[in-house]
Amino acid sequence: MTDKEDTCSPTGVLEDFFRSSDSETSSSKEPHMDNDAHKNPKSASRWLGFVQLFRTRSKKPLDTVSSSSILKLSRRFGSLREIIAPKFGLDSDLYHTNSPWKNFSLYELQAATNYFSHENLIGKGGYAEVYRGSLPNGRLVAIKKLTKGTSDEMAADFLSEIGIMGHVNHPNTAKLIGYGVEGGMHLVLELSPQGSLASLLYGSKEKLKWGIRYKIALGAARGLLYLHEGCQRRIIHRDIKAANILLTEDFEPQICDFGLAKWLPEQWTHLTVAKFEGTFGYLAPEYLLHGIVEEKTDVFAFGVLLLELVTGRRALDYSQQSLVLWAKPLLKKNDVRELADPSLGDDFDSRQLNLMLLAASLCIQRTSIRRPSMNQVVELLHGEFSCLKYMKKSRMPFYRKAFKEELVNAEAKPQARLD
Ligand SMILES: Nc1ncnc2c1ncn2[C@@H]1O[C@H](COP(=O)(O)OP(=O)(O)OP(=O)(O)O)[C@@H](O)[C@H]1O
Repeated sequence: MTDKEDTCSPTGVLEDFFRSSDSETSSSKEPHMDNDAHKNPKSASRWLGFVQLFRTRSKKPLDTVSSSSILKLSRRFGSLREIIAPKFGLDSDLYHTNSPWKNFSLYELQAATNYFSHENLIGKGGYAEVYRGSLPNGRLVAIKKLTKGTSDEMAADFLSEIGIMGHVNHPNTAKLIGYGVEGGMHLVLELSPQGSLASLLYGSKEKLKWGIRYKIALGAARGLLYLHEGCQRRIIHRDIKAANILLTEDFEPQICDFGLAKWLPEQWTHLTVAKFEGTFGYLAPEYLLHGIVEEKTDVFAFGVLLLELVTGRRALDYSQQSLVLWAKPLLKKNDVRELADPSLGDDFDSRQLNLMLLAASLCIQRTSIRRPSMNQVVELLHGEFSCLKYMKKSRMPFYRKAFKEELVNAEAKPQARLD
């Protein structure tokens, strides 16, 4: 299937959902449904109108999609939270807990960031600038201001991030606080005080300690497992990388940047996208060659992330050398000495490091069906070998040696699970 109908982007799914919701409401055959759209049938078509207008406007050049026109739309159709959150109706926690998405005025955003001053610029991605901010109540926030891309890309990014971040709720995913549409499109997120994993791995003099690297690997794996299996819809992130792993004060990782994320309908095996997006160095072969998107494309990228954590090397270095290509022969030989980040010295837990290398080797396999699911990755990182049969197929003699005892025990268990 292709994404022509766009039923896999949050925007597309929202439209689809509201369209069907509109007809359900008008037929009024389902009195038991109790979300707000049914109490207020107008809200669904209002939001549909919002999305349509947003899209129509966003086809014009960027300067004509002025934030004031978006602001007008937002005023006309109501606050995003009031419309989206009840309409999503998918995550009851989100709806019932007080996680309001505040609609920030430009003045409030300027006041929080000292007029988006350079000193407050804490990150720059391909599409956005991110500023540290402080709200009047003292709460620290990160304000992501969309700056680049065509107007279509900006609108898609904005809606995708709002749609997905408002829907996910897990300790290992970034938290949305609000948004602002005056003077540009802004997302207001909880601040991750330690910045991104990329900034710590590559931009800091102080080397990341082993225990923290392992903690990040486990937490990021849990976050990704949640996106794949723990939400009401399967979410494929599509841009897992060190720059998109934020760290809380105590180095708990949080997956961020849902601008490219897709929802995958339950019955679909995969989605084929025509437009190439993502980050070189993390792209699975089937995505590069055929545009295939599914959980295993994220698993591949996660394998690269594990290699970055172990080796301290970038997914693509300055000479464009691929970490995967560099690491593969060393992984085959289980050359731990060569693979481990030299800055760690002997200061690492070799069992944990071997587990991370084993998981990485499985994740970066060329053939997607050979890669483990994120559930299996989490198990492996914990040192559980219940997916032993799967590993046996992967012909990994050196790891079989490294984990001989565990493998013998796991083999004795009849309930070993397969992918
Ligand atoms: N909540 C946050 N707290 C602290 N820093 C953040 C936060 N959100 C983003 N950043 C910083 O800003 C950088 C860019 O953010 P983000 O990846 O969301 O932007 P982007 O333009 O969408 O990136 P990409 O090029 O990957 O699409 C991050 O790598 C991180 O360093």
